[in-house]
Amino acid sequence: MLARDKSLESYEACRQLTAEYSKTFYFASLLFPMEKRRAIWAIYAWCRRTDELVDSLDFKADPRMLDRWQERLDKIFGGGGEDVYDLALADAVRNFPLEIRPFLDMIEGMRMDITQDRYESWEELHTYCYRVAGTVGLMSCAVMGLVDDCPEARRRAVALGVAKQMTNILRDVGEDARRNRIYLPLEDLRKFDYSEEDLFAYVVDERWAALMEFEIARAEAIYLEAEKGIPYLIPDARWPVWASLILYRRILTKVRSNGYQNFLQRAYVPRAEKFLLLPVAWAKAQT
Ligand SMILES: CC(C)=CCC/C(C)=C/CC/C(C)=C/CC/C(C)=C/[C@@H]1[C@@H](COP(=O)(O)OP(=O)(O)O)[C@]1(C)CC/C=C(\C)CC/C=C(\C)CCC=C(C)C
Ligand SMILES: Nc1ncnc2c1ncn2[C@@H]1O[C@H](COP(=O)(O)OP(=O)(O)OP(=O)(O)O)[C@@H](O)[C@H]1O
Ligand SMILES: [Mn+2]
Repeated sequence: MLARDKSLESYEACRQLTAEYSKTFYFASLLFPMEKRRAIWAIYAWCRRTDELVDSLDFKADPRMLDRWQERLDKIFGGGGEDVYDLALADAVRNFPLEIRPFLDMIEGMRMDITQDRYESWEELHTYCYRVAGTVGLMSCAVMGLVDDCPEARRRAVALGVAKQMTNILRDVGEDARRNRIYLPLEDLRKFDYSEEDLFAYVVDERWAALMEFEIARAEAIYLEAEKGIPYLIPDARWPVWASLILYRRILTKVRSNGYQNFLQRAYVPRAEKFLLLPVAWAKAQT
């Protein structure tokens, strides 16, 4: 155990980082009991910083940064760390059965982001989604706790991450295009006779609408797979996970109601609507 003061200070830094970067996750984290809540902030801080490592450097990203980050991760799992965020995660690793594999896989996902700006198939995109987001599902399970830690529960936890990442991709097509990135599988673009040039010209027409509906349906189906995993979670985790699922899935509805104008407009769920959805999540968690 870390000296108590040091540990509190480390978790406080993670709490602040989570609150600053993500309203939805911060909000959902508050529905957990304190020990789990703090571990989630520590994981969030590590994931966010991993993501920033490639996002901020963009094309000029140096893969050696990730090698260095990976060595640092080994230190964390060895009980140490280089700053307060590392130390908080090291403490969470001591308190919960976190495995290093998902963390390594996420770093691998960030490596993909450096080397790749197009995805040919859904299979390829799925690998990316597992690495950058499905892994968060596995990390979360270790903290939240499963009543039955079976392969099906883990598969469904991964599914929730993948569905959220797909949602993120559909919300951020414009932002990604401006960084010369297309996450939508090129095989799907062809299926709807929509070209890369169309995408860079922000063409919103019936082909784009059909492509969006196809991907929204794919994400919705994965959310349904994920829902069936929630009963495997220890009861106190069900409400927050339902809440995060419902709130994030709602973004898909917004993409649609914005008339698929996701190139220059960011689909989001207004705060009041988030609150209204909380009791819905609570009710779901009771059944
Ligand atoms: C309360 C709760 C659900 C906690 C998990 C919070 C946590 C540790 C999140 C880490 C998120 C993160 C920073 C990941 C780095 C890569 C990344 C950016 C992934 C995307 C997240 C969306 O973030 P955001 O909208 O803020 O993105 P912008 O930067 O604003 O564009 C992702 C879409 C992935 C998120 C994936 C999850 C939270 C996994 C969910 C799965 C579970 C909680 C498992 C539940 C268990 C069962 C059995 C169903
Ligand atoms: N302090 C910050 N510095 C840089 N980027 C930030 C900061 N805070 C938030 N962002 C980014 O600004 C964008 C705007 O936030 P967004 O609309 O996604 O809301 P959010 O707080 O992330 O809520 P949600 O969790 O629902 O996505 C996000 O991409 C987020 O990562
Ligand atoms: Mn966000």
